[in-house]
Amino acid sequence: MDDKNTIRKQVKDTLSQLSKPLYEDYSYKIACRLFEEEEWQKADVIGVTVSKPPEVDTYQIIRKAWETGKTVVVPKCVPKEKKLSFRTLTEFSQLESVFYGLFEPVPTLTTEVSPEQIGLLIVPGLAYTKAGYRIGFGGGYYDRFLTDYTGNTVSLAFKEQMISDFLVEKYDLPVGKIITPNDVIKTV
Ligand SMILES: Nc1nc2c(c(=O)[nH]1)N(C=O)[C@@H](CNc1ccc(C(=O)N[C@@H](CCC(=O)O)C(=O)O)cc1)CN2
Ligand SMILES: Nc1ncnc2c1ncn2[C@@H]1O[C@H](COP(=O)(O)OP(=O)(O)OP(=O)(O)O)[C@@H](O)[C@H]1O
Repeated sequence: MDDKNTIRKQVKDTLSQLSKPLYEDYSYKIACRLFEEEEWQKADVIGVTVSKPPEVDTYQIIRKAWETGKTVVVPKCVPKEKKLSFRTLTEFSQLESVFYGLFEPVPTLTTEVSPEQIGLLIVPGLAYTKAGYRIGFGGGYYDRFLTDYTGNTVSLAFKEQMISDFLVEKYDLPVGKIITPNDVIKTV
């Protein structure tokens, strides 16, 4: 079994070869599947990251949430404590680039919401197993956040991000569903 860093590198290499048309095709199919899920339809508040390629595109998911009257909240990292603070996003101009080319909400333009208000959390990651365990970018931000988050969780993945196994550590927590272009994988 490979360790997390080896898997991170392999998946990044594979994803870097995905062409723009396929990236768009797969992202659209994943989004359409997500919108069919009950967890999406019944959630009033959606927690989601702002995607950076080659992550599955979330801009179209944010737009759809707005169009259907949902509240969108996006995370701001608190690096000192490795914590996430979710803040409401009502327009893309409320984002700023903070580090690694990731976009975060501008604090003065957005308001914080508490985790209990988030009905559906879309959890980012680089690689996933069928059991719902994930490997992220190594910050441990979501692993920490998920320890006391009790709402629904899903992750979005290209099939190239599905891996057979990795050494699950004590802090790793599974997501409830993984949505790929062709399937919805229930993990529980
Ligand atoms: N689009 C997107 N936004 C996101 C995430 C994501 O996965 N995707 N995150 C998902 O969590 C958070 C940011 N994730 C981060 C992950 C790693 C590091 C970081 O500092 N990495 C160091 C090593 C960290 C360590 O091991 O201590 C590095 O790469 O040098 C920072 C933020 C919130 N926003
Ligand atoms: N709940 C937690 N409490 C304390 N430390 C944690 C917790 N979760 C993860 N960590 C630590 O954070 C570091 C990064 O964890 P890991 O490699 O699993 O991150 P990741 O899953 O890739 O990142 P993310 O959760 O941000 O997507 C590890 O050193 C891990 O031990």
